Amino acid sequence: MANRLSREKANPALSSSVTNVYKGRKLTGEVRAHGRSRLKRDDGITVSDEQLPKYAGRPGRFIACYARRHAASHAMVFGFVTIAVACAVFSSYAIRHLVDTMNASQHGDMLAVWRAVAWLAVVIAADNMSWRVAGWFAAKTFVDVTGDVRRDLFRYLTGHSTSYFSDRMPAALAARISTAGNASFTLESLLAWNVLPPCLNVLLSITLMLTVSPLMGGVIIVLSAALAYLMFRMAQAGRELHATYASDAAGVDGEMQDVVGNLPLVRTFGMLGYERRRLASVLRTEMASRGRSLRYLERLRLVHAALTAILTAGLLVWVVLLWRNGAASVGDVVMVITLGFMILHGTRDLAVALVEMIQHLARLGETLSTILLTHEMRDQVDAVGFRQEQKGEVTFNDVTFAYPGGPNVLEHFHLHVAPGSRVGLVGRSGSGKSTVLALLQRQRYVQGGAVIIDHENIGALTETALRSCMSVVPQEVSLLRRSVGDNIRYGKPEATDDEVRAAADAAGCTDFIMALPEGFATEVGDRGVKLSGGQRQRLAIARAFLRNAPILVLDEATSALDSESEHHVQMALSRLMVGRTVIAVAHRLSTLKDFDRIVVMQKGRIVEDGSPGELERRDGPYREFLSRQAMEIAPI
Ligand SMILES: Nc1ncnc2c1ncn2[C@@H]1O[C@H](COP(=O)(O)OP(=O)(O)OP(=O)(O)O)[C@@H](O)[C@H]1O
Repeated sequence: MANRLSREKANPALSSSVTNVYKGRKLTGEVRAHGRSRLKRDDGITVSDEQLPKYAGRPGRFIACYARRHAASHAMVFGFVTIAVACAVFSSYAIRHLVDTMNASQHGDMLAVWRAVAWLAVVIAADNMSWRVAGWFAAKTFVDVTGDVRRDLFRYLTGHSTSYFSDRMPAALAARISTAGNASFTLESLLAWNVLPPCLNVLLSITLMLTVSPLMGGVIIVLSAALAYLMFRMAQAGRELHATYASDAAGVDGEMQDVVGNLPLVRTFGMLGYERRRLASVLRTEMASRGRSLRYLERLRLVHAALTAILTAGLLVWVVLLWRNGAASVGDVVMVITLGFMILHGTRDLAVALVEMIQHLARLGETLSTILLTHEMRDQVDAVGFRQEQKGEVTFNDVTFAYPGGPNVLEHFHLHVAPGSRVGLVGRSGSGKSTVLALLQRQRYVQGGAVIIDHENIGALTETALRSCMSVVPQEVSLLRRSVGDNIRYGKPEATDDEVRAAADAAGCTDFIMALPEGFATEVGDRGVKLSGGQRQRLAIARAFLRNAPILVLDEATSALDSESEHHVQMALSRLMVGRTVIAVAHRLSTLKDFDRIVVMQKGRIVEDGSPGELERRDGPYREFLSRQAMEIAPI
């Protein structure tokens, strides 16, 4: 409680006297303009994180699962497509009826002829209108599915651990989510407009054909089934080619994003020409695999076209022979010719659409296999929040940890940090300081022992509880490409404008923010490029003021700054540290001089532990570090 009170005292963003801080000054509304997030509290989960991994590499089942969530509207789309196709097929029946009626009446019974005309007109109208109704429903239904897919994949992707992202290109992963959304839309559209209609066409056409000649119908059924099987097997055999193309295409996206994201570096080293040549080579590989994939499809279409042409020619000869023998009317001949073409076109369209679907399924499959890997870190099923008031007590109890495939970085590591105390971690590069901070933030799990915060093992805490108890000010501050106000508010989304302004004041940001073209509403640019390192650092401190967490983690917070910026940031940090437990890694030892304790690490072990004064007097590694740094900064 005492801690909280002192934190609040030191943190104007929290005190109820914000109005006094501003002495009644009327706020400009700049903060409000880009204001508080009024996002709906709608997580909109369609498929849970537990269910999603089982769809890795199973794109067909994945899409089917999402389509089922909109079963009624999908039924409307496919129902009206079915009606439209049925009408199209029956129009050939109606044409036969009209031809035969005209033949029979020979200008006598015009009423029967007009009735046949009316039937044909109604069937054609129903055909056209049904397509439009299906299109209307699809415009909402298929788009809804893309929304569900992208929202779930984004949620799942962002649940991966830090190490998942460090092994991959984050921007390319985001692009893959868009690819998945587009693929789901294309697949559903292909199914509705390019696969279902020819399937129905062929089936209904064969059914009508059976009415003319059961034998002819039977033969066509057998031949169509054989053709479909052949096409399917050929399409299956080309899957590898399409999958290679999908992975090469994703690789091109990744390469381009990597270079564009690092353009300043590329320019600094004069490597633009090299990168362009490198991309050209990656593109050549992708184009070659795309060419192989498409040529395979063309071969498949060629086989299909040849076979269906032979089949249709045989059909025509057969029905003409039937007519010559008096077994078929002129109308029958017309109908069989129409249906024959429908079957020909139907199976050809089907083959093309199926092959296209296979390509898109391959792209979606590639994305799902990448994103839907099982989360390495996830809340335990019985994860809890803090059961007591958070004071900020931190204990590393007998912790052992190694990076995958590496030796132990920490072995039986013990560290107790009392609530409200300030501890600085120092040591040579590679001694394990950053690893201690990573374990405290649960970026990785310990292999032995436990990290305990306020009597709770952090492994058993919910992500929300863990994040709410600490603020982190790193060396490289991350800012979103949003306004200054929005970036500060990230520490507490529900913060009022007054709280945001007060936090900015406390962090010493207000002067430079007000000098920006649009004050708090100024957009900070990609990752905050429009601000200096020191300004970004102070925004991070303002964010931490708003968060008001009992534990403050400083990871080389001032290392990259010049001495003037460091002075401003140090002042802001001093205010932020009041009443909090602080664990800081710092190379510049002067930044730790007011700390309660310094812990010196060597090869994952604590080799010295005491107040800065004590360690300075003791002949040990800390004094050695101090004298080395004193020499480094001594005037020549
Ligand atoms: N992601 C990683 N994968 C594998 N090994 C790692 C990883 N990060 C750190 N290590 C190894 O763990 C050991 C401790 O590294 P750590 O970054 O914790 O040291 P540090 O004291 O913070 O160093 P520095 O002061 O240079 O940041 C080193 O041997 C390092 O090579």
